Amino acid sequence: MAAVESRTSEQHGGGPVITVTTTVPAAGGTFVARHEGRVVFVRGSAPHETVTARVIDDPSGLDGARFWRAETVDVLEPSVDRVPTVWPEAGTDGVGGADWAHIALPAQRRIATDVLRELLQRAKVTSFPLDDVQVEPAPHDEDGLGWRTRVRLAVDERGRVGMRGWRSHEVRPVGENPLAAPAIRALALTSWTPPAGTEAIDAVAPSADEPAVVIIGRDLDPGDVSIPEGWGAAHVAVQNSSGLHVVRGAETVRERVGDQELVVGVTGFWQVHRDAASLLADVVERDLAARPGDSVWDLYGGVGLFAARIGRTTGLDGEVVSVEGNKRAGRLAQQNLADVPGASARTSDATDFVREQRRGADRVVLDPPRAGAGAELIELLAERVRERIVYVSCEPSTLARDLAIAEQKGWRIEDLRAFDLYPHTHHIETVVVLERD
Ligand SMILES: C[S@@+](CC[C@H](N)C(=O)[O-])C[C@H]1O[C@@H](n2cnc3c(N)ncnc32)[C@H](O)[C@@H]1O
Repeated sequence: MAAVESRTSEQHGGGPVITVTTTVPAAGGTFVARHEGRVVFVRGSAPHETVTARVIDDPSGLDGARFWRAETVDVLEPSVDRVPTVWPEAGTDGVGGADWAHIALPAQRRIATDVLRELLQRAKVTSFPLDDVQVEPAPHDEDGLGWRTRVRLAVDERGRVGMRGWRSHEVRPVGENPLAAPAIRALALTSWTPPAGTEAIDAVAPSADEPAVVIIGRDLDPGDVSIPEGWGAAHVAVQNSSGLHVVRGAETVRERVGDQELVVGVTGFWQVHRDAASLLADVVERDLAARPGDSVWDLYGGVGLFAARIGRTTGLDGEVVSVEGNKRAGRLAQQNLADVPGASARTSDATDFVREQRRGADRVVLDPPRAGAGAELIELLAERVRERIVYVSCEPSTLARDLAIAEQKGWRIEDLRAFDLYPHTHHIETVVVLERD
């Protein structure tokens, strides 16, 4: 038996333990195996290895189920891609989003490439050669460590700080997260004792100023927080049932992207990998290829990352509208775009906004959450965009679905690049350029 540390969450204790041999990867970071004629999706495994795995589905429904889901318990014959995990304390289920930490980094990218190709093929996306699909590392990312600029920690009822197990309420002591940015690790949050009533802690390592810590708990009193010396000049806030309360510093941090600086909320969305914002802004700027005078929509715009960059090209004669559903992010987008010629920010649902815009736009960038854009928005864009659509996606399955719809509506894929912006996890980021066929 291979000496691989394994742990099964208490939550999943009920299912049978089976011995299976995995084959190819499946969406969601699992690997396909067969047991007594049934497909089993095995988490915590790797391609072509024999493992014992605990079935995690409701035991009462197993007989009639088409497939089972299972979690690796022990590795009997390891995959050639298996390496000692970069985060042993996280266990085999990759607590806190490190579900591929036991797979060699180049193999992670090869496997993610296979999954992306498979998803595009299954969705019947035909306008881009699958052989040209390749997941690339982020520039300068040698080991896939220290990249995470946003980390959420869980706190149990006894005040111990850790991370939640996968699909579990159990809080595990995990040590400092090796994927987290050095500024987050330096806060040593997993050995800190938070005030009573803390439910979670968010840590943020912005590129341009001090880190931030947000202490979350419905009934927390901001007056109860004493800030450890080791946190230096970190921003500190409390999020309780009445909202966000600054204890020290500010409720926003500054992020540097190339030669621009943007203001981002300590609790709002920002690209997680330390290099993602710059990389994606560069790729989107080039791929969108906007010209002076163009009208551009930046849908799901967050605090205006892409609009801030594109506005420099389109200039005063052009128009860039950043459209964001979250009010707080929409307000920050307004602030970030105040000095960008021709740029403005709207707080609106992306689909509602496009439905109202009968004049259309020359070019559009969209960067939806994992659920993707969906049929209605893609169909509206297919009608109303004159030149180019750049689709930035963090979820390949919904991207493939949306690309197939765009192809049916007369658009084709001009370029597709995929980036490993979440090393040691199965997640990837994809940027697709669409043009009229
Ligand atoms: C993946 S983030 C991208 C943000 C931005 N492009 C960036 O890179 O910083 C998705 C954003 O879409 C926003 N969002 C989610 N659903 C939305 C909707 N239906 N309409 C508009 N924005 C939405 C979220 O609040 C979030 O800011």
